[in-house]
Amino acid sequence: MKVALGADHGGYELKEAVKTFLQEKGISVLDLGTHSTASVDYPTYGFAVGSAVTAGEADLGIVVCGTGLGISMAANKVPGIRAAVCTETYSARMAREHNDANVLALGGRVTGVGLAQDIVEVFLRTDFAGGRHAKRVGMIAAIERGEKI
Ligand SMILES: O=C(CO)[C@H](O)[C@H](O)COP(=O)(O)O
Repeated sequence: MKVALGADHGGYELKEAVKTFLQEKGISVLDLGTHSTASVDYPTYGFAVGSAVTAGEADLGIVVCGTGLGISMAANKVPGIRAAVCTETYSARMAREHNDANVLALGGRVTGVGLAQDIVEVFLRTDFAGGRHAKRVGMIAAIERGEKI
């Protein structure tokens, strides 16, 4: 599995911690920046991670800004991306199981490293359940295509 990572300055430190956590587990990472705490604009990194996932350069993405909110909004503007902000593990599991989320968003100013590691672990090990949820995810895709549902 390969995971694309992206963060702004508010998420840089947590992104680095997540990167180390994944690498220690033998998971490949594609680090799309930022690479310091210097101020940058979170849409750049949400777009980069979303684009890498939809291009097949990574299986899943993890984005981090101060809250996880802005960078998730940016990632969600990439067609095919379903980014979910998670601050606890239940939502991380449901994001994969019910929503087939392909990007996890974390808040570097919200969630500590230990909890973030648990959230990441649950997100990565949970599969999409399909079934009734597949129809609903398909409806999201239809909205994205400009169709009426
Ligand atoms: O959380 C964020 C977006 O949702 C950003 O990290 C945050 O807005 C950056 O703020 P500042 O420029 O004041 O460091």
